[in-house]
Amino acid sequence: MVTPAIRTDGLTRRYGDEVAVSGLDLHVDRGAVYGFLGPNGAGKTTTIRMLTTLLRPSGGEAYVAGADVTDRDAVTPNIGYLPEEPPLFEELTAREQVEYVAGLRDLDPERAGDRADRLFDRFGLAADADKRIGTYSKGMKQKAGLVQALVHDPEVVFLDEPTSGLDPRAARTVRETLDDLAEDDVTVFLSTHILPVVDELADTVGVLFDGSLVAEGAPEELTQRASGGGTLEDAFLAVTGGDDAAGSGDVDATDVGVGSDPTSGVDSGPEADSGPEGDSGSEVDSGPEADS
Ligand SMILES: Nc1ncnc2c1ncn2[C@@H]1O[C@H](COP(=O)(O)OP(=O)(O)OP(=O)(O)O)[C@@H](O)[C@H]1O
Repeated sequence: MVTPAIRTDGLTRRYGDEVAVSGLDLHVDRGAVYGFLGPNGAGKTTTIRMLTTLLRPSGGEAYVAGADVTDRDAVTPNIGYLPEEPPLFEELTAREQVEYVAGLRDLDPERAGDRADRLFDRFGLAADADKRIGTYSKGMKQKAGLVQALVHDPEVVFLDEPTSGLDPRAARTVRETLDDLAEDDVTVFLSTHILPVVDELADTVGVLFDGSLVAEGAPEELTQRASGGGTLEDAFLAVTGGDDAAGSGDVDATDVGVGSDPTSGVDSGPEADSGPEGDSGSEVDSGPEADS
């Protein structure tokens, strides 16, 4: 059996008494684009931070590219992560930044340099790659962050709002790149509020609400089941409690849910209480990808 790119089993994260992610069961095939949706505060970033080893789960299990997320050294060589705010040193040029990250990852400098050049070209950043990041626009920083996330040719990439701040042409380049990555069997885990991007790219969409997965399926399946053929936005609103924009076939969230009771499993993790945030040992060492 082929190992899935991402598998979680009852993955749970608490911040003190608050359950941010609750008994999450995910299965993402290799080479798939998984669109991870949910309203503000649903637990998307918390999930991604657990999957990228930056935050220790309070309960349950998670494996990324076959490695346990509690084993940071086994996971990080195989993943790339573009957080909402890419961790970049403003005083470096994009090329220096990528060289720095390639060095931390122990990559062969020449190969990493070639790959970075191709990525700079691809994202239209080649002419500015030797300018200081401090002079970049938000979109240029986003592109530099993407190059940094992809320079080691990862098996699984996690992207939090990758097209935010990009002009339409750059956003299209990013969408095309994600498509190309999936063609190359790279798995893309994409969190965004821009639903047309998910609709266009994702093979599977998962909708997180209040820490639980309340719907999952192909975009067209979700829209069909939730809104009788409306838009993904209609489906999203239907399963996350909004009803004003849901289409004529508006249905209860359970009709498109992942189980008979999508809010069950509030406490499925083995740990009773992970303690308050900031507890020593609660946060995993953030390493080069977390903060600049
Ligand atoms: N460091 C923290 N300490 C305490 N609570 C936190 C912390 N980080 C997140 N939370 C809480 O966990 C819940 C999930 O937050 P998270 O950032 O994962 O949501 P999100 O789906 O990524 O939201 P958004 O779409 O707004 O980025 C929220 O209630 C948030 O307040």
